[in-house]
Amino acid sequence: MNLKKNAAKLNNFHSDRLQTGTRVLVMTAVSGERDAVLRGLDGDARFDVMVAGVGPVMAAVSTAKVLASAEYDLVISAGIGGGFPGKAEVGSLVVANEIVAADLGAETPEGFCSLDKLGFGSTRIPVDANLVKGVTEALFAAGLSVHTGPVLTVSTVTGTDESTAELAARVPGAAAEAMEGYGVALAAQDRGIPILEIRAISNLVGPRDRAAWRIKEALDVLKTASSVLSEVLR
Ligand SMILES: O=C(O)c1cccc(C(=O)CC[C@H]2O[C@@H](n3cnc4c(=O)[nH]cnc43)[C@H](O)[C@@H]2O)c1
Repeated sequence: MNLKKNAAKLNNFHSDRLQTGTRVLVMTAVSGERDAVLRGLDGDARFDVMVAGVGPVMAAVSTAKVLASAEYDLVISAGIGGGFPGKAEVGSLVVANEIVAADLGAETPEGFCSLDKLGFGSTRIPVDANLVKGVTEALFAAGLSVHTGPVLTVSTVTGTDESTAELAARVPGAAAEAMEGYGVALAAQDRGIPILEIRAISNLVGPRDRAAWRIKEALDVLKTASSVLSEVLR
């Protein structure tokens, strides 16, 4: 299989199989996330799992560096993330159908103006719909609570109700936020490689309460999701 050529076939992940030699790159932000993914993959040699660092810039630089030295058929940005209230609960998973640099733009007296509106490029990277559908169905079949929707990439973790509401209005349907997806996706897009972003929800987006983050639970969900990915991409 070639994900680039045969994305439509991924609609039926359970019967399709990747061709021998397919390589998948998983970019995480920190070692705890990498280790959770590795536990789930259980030695699946088709996957390389890397620590990119925190934030979109580190993610883009790290991903671009890896992609310059090896060939991959799919790149996945994976880790924990914040769920938008009413869209993704703590302990659930979000599969991005769009990866959005939600704070890339300019503040104006009339409000936020995105890079797109400024005419400097695109803040939105689409994800192949068949890939999203196939992966989401497999995760659901494995008993996980899974949602799809835009996943926002932010440079500053949202910490107030006001900012949460503003982001939700800026990107209708926003399901989760994290800090790396857009950087990873931009590097993959630059090389024409399909991208996925998967976030295990450790906290709700809103007033900052780091003590309430359920990191261990989210990492356990990330591990389970990774074992499903290993199965589904077999
Ligand atoms: O302390 C630990 O053991 C630990 C283990 C794994 C991950 C962490 C992190 O702090 C990772 C930072 C990472 O988390 C993403 N994230 C999570 N929630 C949010 C959020 O509400 N808004 C934005 N980003 C979030 C983010 O991608 C960071 O890279 C700690």
